[in-house]
Amino acid sequence: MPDFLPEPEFRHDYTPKTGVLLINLGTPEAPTAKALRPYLKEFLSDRRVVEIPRLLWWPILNGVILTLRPKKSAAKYASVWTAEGSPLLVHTQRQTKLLKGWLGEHGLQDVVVDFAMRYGNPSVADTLTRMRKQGVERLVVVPLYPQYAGSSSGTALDAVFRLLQKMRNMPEVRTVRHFHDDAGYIGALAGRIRAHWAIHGRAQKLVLSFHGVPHRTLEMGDPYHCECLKTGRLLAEALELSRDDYIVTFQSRFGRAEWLQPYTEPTLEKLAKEGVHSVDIACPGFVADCLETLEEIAMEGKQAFMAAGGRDYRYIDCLNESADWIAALGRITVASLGDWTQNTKVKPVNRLEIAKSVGATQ
Ligand SMILES: C=CC1=C(C)c2cc3[nH]c(cc4nc(cc5[nH]c(cc1n2)c(C)c5CCC(=O)O)C(CCC(=O)O)=C4C)c(C)c3C=C
Ligand SMILES: [Fe+2]
Ligand SMILES: [Fe+2]
Repeated sequence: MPDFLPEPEFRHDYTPKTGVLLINLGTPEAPTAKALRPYLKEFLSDRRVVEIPRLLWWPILNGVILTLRPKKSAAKYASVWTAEGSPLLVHTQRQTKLLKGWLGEHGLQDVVVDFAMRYGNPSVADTLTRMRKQGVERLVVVPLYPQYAGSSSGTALDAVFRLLQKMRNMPEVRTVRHFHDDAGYIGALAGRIRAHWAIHGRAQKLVLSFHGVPHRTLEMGDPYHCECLKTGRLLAEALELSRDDYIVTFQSRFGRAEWLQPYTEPTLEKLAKEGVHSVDIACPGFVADCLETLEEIAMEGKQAFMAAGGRDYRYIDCLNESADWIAALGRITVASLGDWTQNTKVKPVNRLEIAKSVGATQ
């Protein structure tokens, strides 16, 4: 077998293109245990996600987790699944289309925009191969995670680099590491929350719930915790909140090890018990609604808060297709495109022709 992938047919007469590749986490093909199993297997076999020695982890994953979790998780997915499919996939498809439109409106109609999922489909390999066939030779990769974590953005970039290692003719690549403090992103979040307040009024407390990661990763140098807190602070400043008006929490704990604290659900229960009767809750770390926001926060979180004596629990949608967010994503992308925006239409120099015309030998 050759060491490298076959290259698209080389032509002298085409204009190399610039591409933008959005990457999100991925989702099962269907809300069934059968579809959950391969998705969870791929996800939880990723060494960036579970940092336990393989010899210990393999029997736990294949023996316990992949026997019990697919059924349990499938029921949760079924509760949020839409006629068009998984919310995460649907929102990511729409965001891709809207970003393409936004770039087109800003003079960048030649830029190829596509998306991939880190786990499941469409895979990074499939999308990137298609983009190369379309002539993409300069690539901006945007993991759709505002805060960098090795277990989200890091592994998304791994998937791109893994494919590049197999390419004979590598494209030029730029990556967006994070955008947790980007003014457009913070402004879009603040606008979302203000619009919610304008309709529903303001609750006693604003809870900002981020996906958790193992606490150990913070000690080992992952910047995620710090970036979540900074997003929270900047958002609070934009909303002119005092320190008591909001709280940052962490959700989706997986396994028994300690994860980043305070945990979302116990915090909601504590707040209710302390007499906080109403909360607004948003998930700024997710740019698209998904299982973790729609089921864990909007449904399970509400149940926990109400059962502990809370009265009014209001979930605020993720940025999804909001115009301010698409504009922010557009600007983040353009910043990374940099000087590539200036010559997307310029024909490549045909080195072979030049060499012949000056009589150089090959
Ligand atoms: C926002 C960034 C995310 C980080 C960081 C992250 C870390 C992380 N996740 C798990 C385990 C699971 N996460 C699951 C779902 C899920 N996770 C994210 C995002 C981050 N994860 C999203 C957007 C989703 C939803 C996907 C969807 O289809 O809607 C799941 C699967 C569902 C389930 O069975 O609970 C698992 C498992 C770990 C272990 C981890 C960091 C170490
Ligand atoms: Fe996760
Ligand atoms: Fe969850």
